Amino acid sequence: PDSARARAEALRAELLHHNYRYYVLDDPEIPDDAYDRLLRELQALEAEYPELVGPDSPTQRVGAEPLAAFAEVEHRLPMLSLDNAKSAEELAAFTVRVGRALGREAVDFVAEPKLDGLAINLTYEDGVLSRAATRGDGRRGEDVTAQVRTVRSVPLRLRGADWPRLLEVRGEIVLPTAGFARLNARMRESGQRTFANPRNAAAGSLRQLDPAVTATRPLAFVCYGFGAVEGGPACATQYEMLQALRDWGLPLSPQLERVRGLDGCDAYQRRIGALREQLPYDIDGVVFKVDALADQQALGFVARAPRWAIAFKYPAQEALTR
Ligand SMILES: Cc1c[n+]2nc(N)[nH]c2nc1OC(C)C
Repeated sequence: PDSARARAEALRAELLHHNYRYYVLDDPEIPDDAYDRLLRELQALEAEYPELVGPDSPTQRVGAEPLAAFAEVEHRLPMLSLDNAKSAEELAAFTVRVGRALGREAVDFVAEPKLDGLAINLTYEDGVLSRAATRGDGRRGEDVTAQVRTVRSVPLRLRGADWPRLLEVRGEIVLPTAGFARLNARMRESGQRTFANPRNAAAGSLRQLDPAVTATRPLAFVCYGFGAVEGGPACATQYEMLQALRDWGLPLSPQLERVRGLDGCDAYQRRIGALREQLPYDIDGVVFKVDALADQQALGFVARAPRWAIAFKYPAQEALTR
């Protein structure tokens, strides 16, 4: 029945838009009960015409039956790790090393907070989320697609139209501090072991074989980069690529900035260091990446850590403040 198909497609597009407004922009256009009414209408249509159900249907966020174990999958491009700088001097040495290798004075960097969560790799094929995997050893990780589909800030389908036919998105799954406190209270009430910190809670919530359990955890996703890309617009810089990811509906860090040279990096790490306690989730540092993609290629990486990026780490937070 074409009218049912058309209505289902219209509902899917509308629900995808409102999900984006609420969970990615934190700026809903309609009240929750209006969203629920649309979702229930789609659920009824899909129940009557099961052939209308697609992988990008918002009714399928908590869909899969629990598997007996996690499958292992290979990332199309390895997920690199990050070298650390633990002092202003080491950060200076990084920017000097990069400037010297590129034969340039002031190099532009993309700067953003380093979230203390679980790194994951999302694969979008023809704009639809087809797979999600943990970082694992960088080459192979665990298939957590069913679990990641329950995270509302991960779009099941990309927005806009000029996205690549194949796109790997890398980012961090976190459990925001407020949600972490609520979760531990719930665990205590039900006599279960509490989590030591939000990072363990995020990992424990994702590596749940039953996606229905993951769906009860208030996880969030913030993306920070990309892996394999086939097709789509040509980007010359990391910043342009991140803006494209934002246009396609992926959540980026609100503190994402472009900074210039050592002074720019140092001012940024001080600013975020002063903000750290106010951020809605734990961070363990800030990350600086050379902005020009050609420069990233020229610098390459050593072992698995790029020469073109550094994580500036803060001292561990007082464990007792939690
Ligand atoms: C491992 C990693 C972790 N993080 N976290 C952020 N924010 N960016 C970022 N980039 C990473 O790696 C790229 C430099 C490849």
